[in-house]
This record gives sequence, structure tokens and C-alpha cells, in this order.
Amino acid sequence: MRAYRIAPGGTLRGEVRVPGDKSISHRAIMLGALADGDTTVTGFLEGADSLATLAAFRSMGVAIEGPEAGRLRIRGVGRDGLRAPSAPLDVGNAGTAMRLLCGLLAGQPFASKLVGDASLSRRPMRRVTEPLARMGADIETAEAGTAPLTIRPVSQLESIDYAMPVASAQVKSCLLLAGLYADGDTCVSEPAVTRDHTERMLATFGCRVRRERQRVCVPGGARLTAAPVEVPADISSAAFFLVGASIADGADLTLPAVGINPTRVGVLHILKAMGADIAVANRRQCGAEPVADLRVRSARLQGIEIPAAQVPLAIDEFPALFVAAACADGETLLTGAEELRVKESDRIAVMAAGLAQLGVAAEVLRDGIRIQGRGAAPLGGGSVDSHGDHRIAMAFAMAALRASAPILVRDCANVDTSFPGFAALAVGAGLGIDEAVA
Ligand SMILES: O=C(O)C1=C[C@@H](OP(=O)(O)O)[C@@H](O)[C@H](O)C1
Ligand SMILES: C=C(OP(=O)(O)O)C(=O)O
Repeated sequence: MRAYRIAPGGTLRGEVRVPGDKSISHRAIMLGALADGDTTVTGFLEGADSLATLAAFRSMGVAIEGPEAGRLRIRGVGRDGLRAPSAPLDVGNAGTAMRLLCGLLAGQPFASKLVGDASLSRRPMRRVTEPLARMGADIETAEAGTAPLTIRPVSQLESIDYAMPVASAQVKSCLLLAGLYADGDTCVSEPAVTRDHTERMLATFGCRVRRERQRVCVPGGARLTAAPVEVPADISSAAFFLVGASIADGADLTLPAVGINPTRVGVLHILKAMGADIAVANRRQCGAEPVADLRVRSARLQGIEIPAAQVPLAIDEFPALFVAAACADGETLLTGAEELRVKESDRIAVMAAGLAQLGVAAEVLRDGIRIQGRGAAPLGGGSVDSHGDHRIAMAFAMAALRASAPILVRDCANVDTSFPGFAALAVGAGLGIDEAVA
């Protein structure tokens, strides 16, 4: 099993170019495949999750050239041009791929089956299959409401006006994609703002998306027109470096061209509220998405109560933010984040267990966590288990910057799902990671 052995202390300096945004990379493949015409993608994330989406579309007859240094050319087959895959579509560890594809496949005139790895096969899928069933879709889950998902063709999907019970961009996007195949306007309302990459990209591809506050509608039967997609650097990957440079002594790191879509910047708001020194410079547009260069320097962090509205805007960044909280003065309290329990791992339980290994007191709550920051005192060293969760592995790798002894992080292979090359980039910036087998 792949592991990281990280030397304690050190700092992060220089410039780090993190790879392309995972959410946007998945969507670029999906919309590019369904569009009329050829879509060129730059900055595509060559991680296992987005490559699984790419492979799924190839097996449905879509010709895709690349990826070659993040460049792709997708030969769009048009809204009705996908072909029946000859085998189940295996999306590995990728929740985004499974949930978005489920909506898109529900509207196809052929049967299909979606399967994933052990972690994905434990994650809840009824959140998408129930509203899709209301649209008339025919989808069978395993008994627990989990994958595999067997999708059978129906003559016509009906449009829906759906108020999501959970704030989930995956559920929203799933229904919008199904809505392209429905008989009228499909509308989705969200209880809190979630990432809006699907809406932005649909609009770029010429779909008349109607957006009001926390509600979005797509017209049934819309056709998409190919458009170039520039994928910004992933703020969720940048988050590990934002935290690492904040907690390390003498750090000064620049992260160029990071996506700063307002629906993704919870990590910046939360770190700044904790006292982080992050400068956002050179704001500009990268296609449909805003980007900026982020410069982060060491800072003395303070524990905070995390505002509820920031939770969905930082949902993937909490493993890293918990490490920041562990190094802060005083207590940090997170509530309203029960969604963390159904990610690649139960991120509340797994982070609390790892923090305990490093001597950090953390109380697990039903929907969050209370962390007692160690302030100026170092974290301990020791062995932590990532439970195959990429974000847990990278968060604990950064914790070593403030540890008094080496940290061993076990089960790190899935870092490749979202951040291939993480260890090498981190080493280049100053982190003492050794990839080991443990
Ligand atoms: O739509 C997306 O690309 C994502 C949405 C979020 O999931 P939820 O919709 O389950 O919150 C996030 O955790 C995931 O990493 C990516
Ligand atoms: C939750 C995540 O991804 P997904 O749901 O696509 O597996 C993540 O990347 O943190």
C-alpha cells in the first residue's frame, strides 16, 4: 500500500502550479461529448477521477484526442449521439462522475450500468435516483441505495421542479443534465449556494440556463454548441498549500491561476477569518470562471466558529482546514457539515482519529467537529490512516510542517484521483515527503 513518510518541520516557499479543477474537468468531458462540434479543453485534470469520466465517454463512442499536457479535443456527438456502452461504466472513486452520469444516462435510449470502487459503492445514490424517478427515469440501485446503478431507457423524461433537501452540486448537476432530455423546463432549488460550474458551462455551450438566487432552470430538448474550455487550477488542491504555508514557519508561497469562483472560495474566507495571510492578486477571467494568483505567508492562526453559510462553499477543504484548526490558538467549531460523513471516507471520524494520533484533542459531533488547537505547541508525530481518502492523505502530509516527529500517512494511492504529482510538487516547495510502501 502506498504511504507518505514526511519529515517534521520545514517550510513552503516559491511557486506551486496545482493541477486543473476536478469538478470543471468532469463537466468539460460531459458537455463537450454532448455538444455539436469539437471542444478543445486546456488545463484538464489528468487525475483518475476525471480520466474515468473520459473513459466512460470513449466507451459510449465519443472520440477524444489527448490528454496531452492537459489538452484535449473532444469530437462532440451531439445531444442524441451517444452509443450504448458494451460493458458497465466503471468510474472508480469518483462520486461526481457517478452522480452526474446517472442523470445524463437516464435520458438515453439505451441501457447502462454504473459501477465504482469499494468507497464509492458505499456512498448514497438515492439523492439522485429518487428525483430522477420522479422524472420518470428507470434506475435500480443496490438494496442500500448505493451503486451499482442499473439504468434502463424510458420513452421520455418529464421535467421537474425540485427543491433539494441537501445542498449538493452533484444532485443539482445530475438533474440539470437529465433536464436536457425532459419535456419542459427542469428547475432545481438549493437550500444553500453550491458550486455552479455546470450552470456556467451550460451557458457557455449556448444552453439558455435561467438563474435566480439558489434556483436554476434548463429548457428540455436544448442542444449544446461546442465551445473551448479553459480549466483553472483547482482551489481544492491549492487548499493543502494554503494551509501548509499558513502553519509553517517562514513560508511564502505563490499559487498561480487558481479558480476563485465565488461558490468555491469558502476556504479563503475561513482561513482569513482565522488570521491567515493570503493575498489575492491579478484577478482575471479564465473562460467562464474567475481566477487569481494566491500568495500565502505564515501566520498565527486563531480558532473560530465556522459560519454555516461557508460550509458548502468549502465542503472539500475541511480535511485541510481541520489541520489549520489543530495548529491554531483556541477552539474551532464546525457544525452543519454532516455531508462530510458521506464523502470518500467519513471525513469527520477519520480526521478526528488521525488528529488524535498527533496529540490533538477533537470532539466528534453528529454534524461536525470541535478541535482544540495546539497554538504554539507542536503537533506530535505518528502514523495516521487516510482510509483511502485523497484529501485526508494530503491534509495530514501538510500537518508534518508543524509536527515534532515524522508522520506516516497510510493508504495514499487515491491522491492520484484529484492531485497526481502532489508529492513531487510538495517536495519542490519544501515539504519532506518520501513515498514509501507501508
Ligand atoms: O459537483 C461537484 O463537482 C462536486 C460537488 C461536491 O459534492 P456534493 O454535491 O455531494 O456536495 C464535492 O464534494 C465534490 O468533490 C465535487
Ligand atoms: C468528494 C469528493 O469528490 P467526489 O464526490 O467526486 O468523489 C472530493 O473530491 O473531495
